Amino acid sequence: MVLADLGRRINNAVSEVTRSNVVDQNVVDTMLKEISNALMEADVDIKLVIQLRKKLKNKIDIDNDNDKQLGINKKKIIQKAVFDELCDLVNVENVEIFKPKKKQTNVIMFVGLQGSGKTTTCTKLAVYYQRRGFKVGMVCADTFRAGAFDQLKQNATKARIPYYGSYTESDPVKVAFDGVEKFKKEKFEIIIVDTSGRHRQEKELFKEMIEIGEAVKPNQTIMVLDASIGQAAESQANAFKESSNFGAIILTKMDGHAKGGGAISAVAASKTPIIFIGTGEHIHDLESFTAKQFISKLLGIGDIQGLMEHVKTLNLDQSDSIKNFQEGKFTLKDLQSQMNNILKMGPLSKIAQMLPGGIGDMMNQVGEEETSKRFKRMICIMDSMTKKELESDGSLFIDEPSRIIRVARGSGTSVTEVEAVLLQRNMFARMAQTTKNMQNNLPAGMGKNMNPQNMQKAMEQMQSNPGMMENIQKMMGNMGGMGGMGGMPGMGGMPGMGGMPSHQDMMKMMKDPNFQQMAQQMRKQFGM
Ligand SMILES: Nc1nc2c(ncn2[C@@H]2O[C@H](COP(=O)(O)OP(=O)(O)OP(=O)(O)O)[C@@H](O)[C@H]2O)c(=O)[nH]1
Repeated sequence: MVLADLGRRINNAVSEVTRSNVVDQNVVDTMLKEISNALMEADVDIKLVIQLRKKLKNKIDIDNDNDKQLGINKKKIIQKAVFDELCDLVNVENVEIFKPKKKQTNVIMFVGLQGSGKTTTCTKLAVYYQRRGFKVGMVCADTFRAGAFDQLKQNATKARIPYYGSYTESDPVKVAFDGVEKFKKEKFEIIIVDTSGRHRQEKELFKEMIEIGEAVKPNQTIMVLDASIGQAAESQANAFKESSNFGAIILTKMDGHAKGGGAISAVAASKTPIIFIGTGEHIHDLESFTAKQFISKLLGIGDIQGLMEHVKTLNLDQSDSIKNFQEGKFTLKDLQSQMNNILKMGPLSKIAQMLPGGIGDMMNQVGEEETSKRFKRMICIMDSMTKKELESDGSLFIDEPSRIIRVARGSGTSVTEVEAVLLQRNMFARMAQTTKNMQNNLPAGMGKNMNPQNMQKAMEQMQSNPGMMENIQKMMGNMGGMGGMGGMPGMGGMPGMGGMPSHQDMMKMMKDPNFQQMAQQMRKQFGM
């Protein structure tokens, strides 16, 4: 994604400042110039870039000689100023965003240009709400495009979302009304109405869109915009606003080569909040959009809030594993349930993108499909073990090696693969032991009391300390082939990602001066 380059460039520009011994006007000007160039190349509107540069310059006042001595403070102020201004760039203030309520009907109507990704996004949003416990149905009010109903039907069936549409009725207003009424009677909580794509010039279709709106009385109207239309997004948004008065925007195809900066800034200027972005063709490729989260991710600080939100919706099976892990134990069954959790989480590269420290980039080097295939084989191996074996530490196999051959045969794999599973468990167990030993030295939220809430708090505190994040990034860089996410059972645990952190890796990490510096900062941050 082009925006990843933007994030990298802005990060580098800010890092140059933090690396400089003295922060003077020259250093700041160079940074501002590089940030402005990067934004313009990502297609952000030039007026907005000039404005941002002016505001940053005012915030970062270098005149005071004393300030030059306060290097660390100054650097923090600069980092925060850049972060805040970037957030402002994509933020729309004072607009209340609709939140559907449970146990009542919420009608959401979709509008947008042809081919912008409406139908795909309707399904993504339906899945999003279904995972959050809503009863969701979809209505196809596109009687204009041949095959539109079939497409919605296909998407809905795949996602197991009830749908409504008609092959015979040609009046979209009637279909929309009937569909919404039907779902209302059946006590559906969210009814998503997909309308046909239209073009700015097509007055008739705009009239029809208004009529559909009057018939179904949506609680929220969402406009779907293709990110690749760049700065034209604003005029498109304005044209639709006159007829449908939509209250929110979903920007699609942010995964492509589109310079999303254009659409984002144009939309922000139209004072309508972007609520989600589409990041792929898969039904789970929908990410909620808030300025802070988006900029954090853009700058590689990670999106812990997004990750936590995602994890919360998955009903991961983790209670026993966490307890065991904290006690320094790790059975084969724990390994199996963690692997199942990972597969439930969706595309691994997406998850990795939400983690700080450039882990996403590292993970992208590992083949997604290959990893998932490998996990499934490992799960299959463990399915072929007896209950006693599963709940053990694997040492039973040393006493009875013929069982390895039996398990391999039973799971249709090889002896080497079964041995690899046992080895993987050993590595996890070693990490569990290390974690247990380290626990007393970790801040609340990351040690004994580790739970999603505490962990989120700890991560947020870490995020607000750019120096610490930078050390984590450096450290991850130094770790190279560590495979990054190894052993985080609370979040799914990520064994086998191109090599788990071995004991040597862990030792190497502990000795890394960046790690030591980070640990010191953490102790300070958490008052330990
Ligand atoms: N890469 C990528 N492709 C997307 C995304 N959202 C939608 N698409 C693709 O865009 C194409 C058009 O999507 P549709 O959902 O059919 O678009 P539509 O707006 O309903 O089209 P009309 O019914 O003609 O108005 C499809 O090939 C989708 O798979 C996204 O976020 N990323």
